[in-house]
Amino acid sequence: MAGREHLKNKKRIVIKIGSSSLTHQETGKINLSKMEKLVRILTDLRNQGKDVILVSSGAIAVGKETLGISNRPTEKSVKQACAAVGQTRLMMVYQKLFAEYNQVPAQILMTKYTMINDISRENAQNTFHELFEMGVIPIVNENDTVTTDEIEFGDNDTLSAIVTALVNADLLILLSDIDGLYTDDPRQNAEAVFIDSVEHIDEKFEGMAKDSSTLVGTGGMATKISAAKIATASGADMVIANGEEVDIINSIMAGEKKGTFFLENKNENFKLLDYISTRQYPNKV
Ligand SMILES: Nc1ncnc2c1ncn2[C@@H]1O[C@H](COP(=O)(O)OP(=O)(O)O)[C@@H](O)[C@H]1O
Ligand SMILES: N[C@@H](CCC(=O)OP(=O)(O)O)C(=O)O
Repeated sequence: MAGREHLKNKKRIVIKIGSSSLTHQETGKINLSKMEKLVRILTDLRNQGKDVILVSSGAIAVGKETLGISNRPTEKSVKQACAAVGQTRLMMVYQKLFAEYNQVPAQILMTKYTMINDISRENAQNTFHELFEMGVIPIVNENDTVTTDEIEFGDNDTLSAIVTALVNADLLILLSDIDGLYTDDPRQNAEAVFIDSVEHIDEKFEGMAKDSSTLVGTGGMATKISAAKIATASGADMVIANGEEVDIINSIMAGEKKGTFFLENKNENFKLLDYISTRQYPNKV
């Protein structure tokens, strides 16, 4: 398989950071120094002339901690209330950190409706393109407070891949709390072996990817593989890497062998709607 030298030339990059990477494992509180480094690296990519989108999870995790809720909430209304509190807190921190580098961020909250509805999807796409022209870094999350079981993406891995396809990005980086894809969940199976790169996603790889076994993560590796299918079919390369040290973004962009690399596999007939489950809305499509 081809090396990763070509990653140096990527022009439009979507970077997703998970809740587990944005919060301290022991306390659940925001990891400020990590966010600070992340913001500096994203601004520097922008300074190199690249278009950058950050898909940031963490609203529920940060809101839960702010409200003093110690267990992982299961009730939807509690999760949505946590998201409402956490999203604004997250954005306050991002805003402050980006301001230090004179970089303007923007917030884009999306739901499946945004994607299913032709006008909303086009509006979102136009907004992204306008923001790129303006040199702004959009920060995306699911609009958790208005989603329902039927219309939620539920995980930001899928959302980030959909955004990658929507804006024709050429690289998606998923930062997680693990080095990449293993043959099994290494937290459950000590024999699991690291996979360096994937040229073609098939059932073998899908079978390896299990759910999350951490307290704050959603979706685990399973949703990251679904994301890889969407991103690579849309024509983007994808890397799953450990967000413990966010400098890893620079290493990936320099073409170094970090994380698991998924080679783009452009489907000339790619249609975004084919990748968004609309089964719950027989009247809407
Ligand atoms: N095959 C696998 N390889 C690596 N990690 C796996 C695998 N299957 C399940 N996982 C789990 O997925 C987790 C990462 O997903 P998740 O907890 O949702 O994090 P994030 O918040 O970064 O999205 C890992 O910590 C690991 O426990
Ligand atoms: N939209 C939710 C995050 C959902 C999600 O995918 O979480 P994660 O597995 O931490 O990336 C939030 O902001 O809390």
